Amino acid sequence: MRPFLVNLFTDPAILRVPGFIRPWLGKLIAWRRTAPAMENYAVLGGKSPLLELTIAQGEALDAILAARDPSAEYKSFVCMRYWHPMSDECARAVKDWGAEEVLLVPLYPQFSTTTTGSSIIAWNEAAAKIGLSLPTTTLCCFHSDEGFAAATARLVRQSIEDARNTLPLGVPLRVLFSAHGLPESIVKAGDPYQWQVEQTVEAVLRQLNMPELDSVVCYQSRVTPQKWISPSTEDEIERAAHEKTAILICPIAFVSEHSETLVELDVEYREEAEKLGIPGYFRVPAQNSDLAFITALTDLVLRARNGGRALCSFAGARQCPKQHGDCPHARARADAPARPAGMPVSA
Ligand SMILES: C=CC1=C(C)c2cc3[nH]c(cc4nc(cc5[nH]c(cc1n2)c(C)c5CCC(=O)O)C(CCC(=O)O)=C4C)c(C)c3C=C
Ligand SMILES: [Fe+2]
Ligand SMILES: [Fe+2]
Repeated sequence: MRPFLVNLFTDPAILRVPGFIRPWLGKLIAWRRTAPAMENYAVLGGKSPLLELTIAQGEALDAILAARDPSAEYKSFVCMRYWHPMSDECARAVKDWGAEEVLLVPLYPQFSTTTTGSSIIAWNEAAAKIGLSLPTTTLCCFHSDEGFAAATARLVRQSIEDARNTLPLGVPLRVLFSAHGLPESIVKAGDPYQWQVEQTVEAVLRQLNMPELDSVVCYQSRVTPQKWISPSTEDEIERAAHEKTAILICPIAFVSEHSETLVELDVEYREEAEKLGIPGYFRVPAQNSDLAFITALTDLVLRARNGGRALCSFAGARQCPKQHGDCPHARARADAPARPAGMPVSA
């Protein structure tokens, strides 16, 4: 656990302090985080299911790609950011396989400098180190992709039906779209993540087409003592409990089950909600290898190979928006209505 956390907290994209302090401070924070993190993973039997679920997503993607485009040979390689298989192992496997072209597909729907941006930097460094120099396209994000939004909306709709069938008549239900949080300073420095999360929620709500639905966007998993973006999922749970409203939590920034859904949402927040007397607590499952989600991912991959209209070729710098001159996401951002006063500016 500790080497994983050291890798995480010594990443300059995560710990934004001068370079000479980072190794020391990163190790100190990792040291302090080890015990609570171990407790979380203990609930899952001592390990995260994330790698297995990601491998399964890659295999499902390969199967649909093979059926949809027999003119090319596709193979997914899984790459994790802070534990094995990491970029260097993955780049070597890609080279050994004899790939002629690379498409980097983040499994973070929304771009953040702390996640996708950091992963692209790690990939570029690893590929350069082993002399892997292939035509490479990068999918920066798919926050508003209609296929992704439709697949997510289908899961939300099913969970709403299940919740309504369980709840006594007359108990109101609110959907909490819960995204991973981020320190506010990172968003203020230009990280487009929060804006993209809001875009995802709007796209999912459009697909749901339930104008009467009560919903809110909130942010979970605060890790450091700085000010993180708000409202927090915990505060929204408390508000719902006081308003005698049942909640359905939809993880909106993860596409796989892992500790932050299976432990934080399913155990910790649930316990807190029940203590506060919430009339109902439900959760939308993550996409994992859901067929509609993998089909949406397949469409994104094929569009990338056939001209890349839905993609941007993000080169790997920290400030995503400044790199996206001709990116449809950047254009959508420019067209977005002004944010309400007082809201942090994300892009
Ligand atoms: C300052 C610290 C962190 C930031 C910022 C952060 C952003 C961020 N993370 C995810 C998704 C995941 N994070 C996961 C694990 C994890 N993340 C942090 C810290 C920050 N994340 C820590 C310390 C850990 C380790 C677990 C823990 O100590 O609680 C994981 C993997 C979980 C698993 O089951 O293995 C994911 C996935 C996003 C989407 C994000 C910001 C956009
Ligand atoms: Fe994280
Ligand atoms: Fe983009």
